Amino acid sequence: MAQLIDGKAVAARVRAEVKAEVDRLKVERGLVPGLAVVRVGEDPASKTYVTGKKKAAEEVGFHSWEHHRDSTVSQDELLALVHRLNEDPAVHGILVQLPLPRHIDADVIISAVRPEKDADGFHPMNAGSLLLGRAATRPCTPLGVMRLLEEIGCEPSGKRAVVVGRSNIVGKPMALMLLQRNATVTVCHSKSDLPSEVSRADILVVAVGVRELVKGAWIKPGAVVIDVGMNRKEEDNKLVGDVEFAAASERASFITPVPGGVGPMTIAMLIRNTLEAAIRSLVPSSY
Ligand SMILES: Nc1nc(=O)c2c([nH]1)NC[C@@H]1CN(c3ccc(C(=O)N[C@@H](CCC(=O)O)C(=O)O)cc3)C=[N+]21
Repeated sequence: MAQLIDGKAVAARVRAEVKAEVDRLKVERGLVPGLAVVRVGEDPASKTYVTGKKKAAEEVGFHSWEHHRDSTVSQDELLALVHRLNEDPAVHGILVQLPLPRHIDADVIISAVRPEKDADGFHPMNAGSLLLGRAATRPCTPLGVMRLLEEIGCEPSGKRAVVVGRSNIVGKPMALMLLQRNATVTVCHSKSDLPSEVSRADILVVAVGVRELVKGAWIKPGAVVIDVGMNRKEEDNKLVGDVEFAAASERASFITPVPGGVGPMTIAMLIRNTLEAAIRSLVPSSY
């Protein structure tokens, strides 16, 4: 039976590390990190996530602000808000909660966030820096996955890593981070022969958003399985991942549960990214 990877516990530890640094920054530099979250419309899931992010920010001693706009807000109004947050010295991290309404071009909004304040690591400058192997703010979810691998003593170097999903926010940056750590990386998508690719994975990361897409029988015995999927079951409103959890647990060496795996790590890494942005703001030339 696979060992469970307790993302909730690791995330709590990451937040505690951040809190200790925040306390020190306050005393030594008089600096309080600030996170501004922008939310548009009334998507209930977004509301829950944003509440979780604000709660985590406050718990570690950040200033945090939620800027909520009606779903009818214009792109220009949203841009003006982002520009104002860019200029606000108390704001070190900016997060624009996705998805945005259809009449707003998310790429334009994300590109408007100053790269130094891009807490999500979604700005093209940060994405490009990651690609080039330079210092960058990296996307929170894959960053959280790398931390979970570290926690279980899983060294990617020389291993076959298979990433299922090629989104800009999880799959692609995940593949780049594993590559940076010298894994042999395969990226799968809807045209891939999934059973055969998955069966070769020593490290498997699945981020598609299709309930139980990856069957337990495909998993290589001893593999480390990271399930980024979060699918709400209509029957009972419970969360399930992209991996057939029970069957995969019989073959994997380690596996993340859903919930309680990657999700809490995403928020913890957002908090980390904001702390790092605040520290960088003390040395303007450091970015
Ligand atoms: N600009 C932007 N940045 C994001 O990081 C971002 C976003 N937009 N839009 C939506 C997604 C989703 N996301 C989650 C974060 C934490 C949990 C999380 O903590 N999940 C808990 C369970 C939550 C529950 O029970 O509903 C868990 O997996 O244990 C889930 C989802 C961040 N996102």
